[in-house]
Amino acid sequence: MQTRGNSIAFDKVSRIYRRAGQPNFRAVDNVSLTIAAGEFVCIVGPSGCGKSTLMQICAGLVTPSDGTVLVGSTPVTGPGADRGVVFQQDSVFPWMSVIDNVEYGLKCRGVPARERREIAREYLARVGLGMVETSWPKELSGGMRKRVAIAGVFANGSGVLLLDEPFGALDYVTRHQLHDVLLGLWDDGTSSPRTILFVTHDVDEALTLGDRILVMGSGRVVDDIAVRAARPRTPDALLDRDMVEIRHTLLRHLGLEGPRARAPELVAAGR
Ligand SMILES: Nc1ncnc2c1ncn2[C@@H]1O[C@H](COP(=O)(O)OP(=O)(O)OP(=O)(O)O)[C@@H](O)[C@H]1O
Repeated sequence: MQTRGNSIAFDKVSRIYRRAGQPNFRAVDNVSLTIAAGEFVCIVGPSGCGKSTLMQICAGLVTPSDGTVLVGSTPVTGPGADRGVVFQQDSVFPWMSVIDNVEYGLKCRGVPARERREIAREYLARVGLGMVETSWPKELSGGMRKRVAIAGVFANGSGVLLLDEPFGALDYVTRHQLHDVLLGLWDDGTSSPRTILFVTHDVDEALTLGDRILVMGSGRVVDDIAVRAARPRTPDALLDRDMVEIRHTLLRHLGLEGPRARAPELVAAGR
């Protein structure tokens, strides 16, 4: 199935939460941002800075207090098949077999049984799970369940994929394997890539995956960094001078480098 990515445009988007007895809180604060069709954009930032809220606004799961989001030329007014979502928690239905999970979105859109089975099989094969299509999710490892979820969102043909820390709970090796799976599906050389927004806490994951890394802080986008390194980006590629510089910039934004990250006795001594 050929699916093209869609652009995303956030225009002055805010989300205010009212909390009893406290001032209103701006989880997302006046964000304006354009993401080109087919871009792979990672979002990093400290815990609580608004990353998930921004993603959920784009997914149509949270309504903005102000502003608008366009996917292509269509305003976001709620969830839709044009946007596929995978979160950190298991994004599969435990009561459905693996292949039924992958077919689910297609079934909801009324794709005929034979066609959707063919598409689901294709994507299961592409994520390396062709042999377990009749298994139940509980029979799979966490990494395999993630593959099922990813096969499902790609099979459903969404032009925009919103992935919120999808690999956060996985071990190092599985995470790297899934990077390859995801990048292979994203840019398979047969059609223009889908657009991906990917939230991560892992700076190296952002450097490995993104064309562009957005840094959020206190509800705003505080930096927007292009990553021009060629793909595939092996661990060695991350040692390249430009990549090391970007990593330093990201770590500084996260408060892990600079005065705050130094040992207090060194800071006190002015070193
Ligand atoms: N429904 C809600 N009601 C009140 N406050 C909320 C609600 N949802 C989120 N918030 C607050 O908005 C802020 C941003 O939350 P969000 O989940 O977007 O952050 P995040 O950057 O994704 O954090 P993390 O990296 O820890 O997942 C947090 O301070 C959170 O407590």
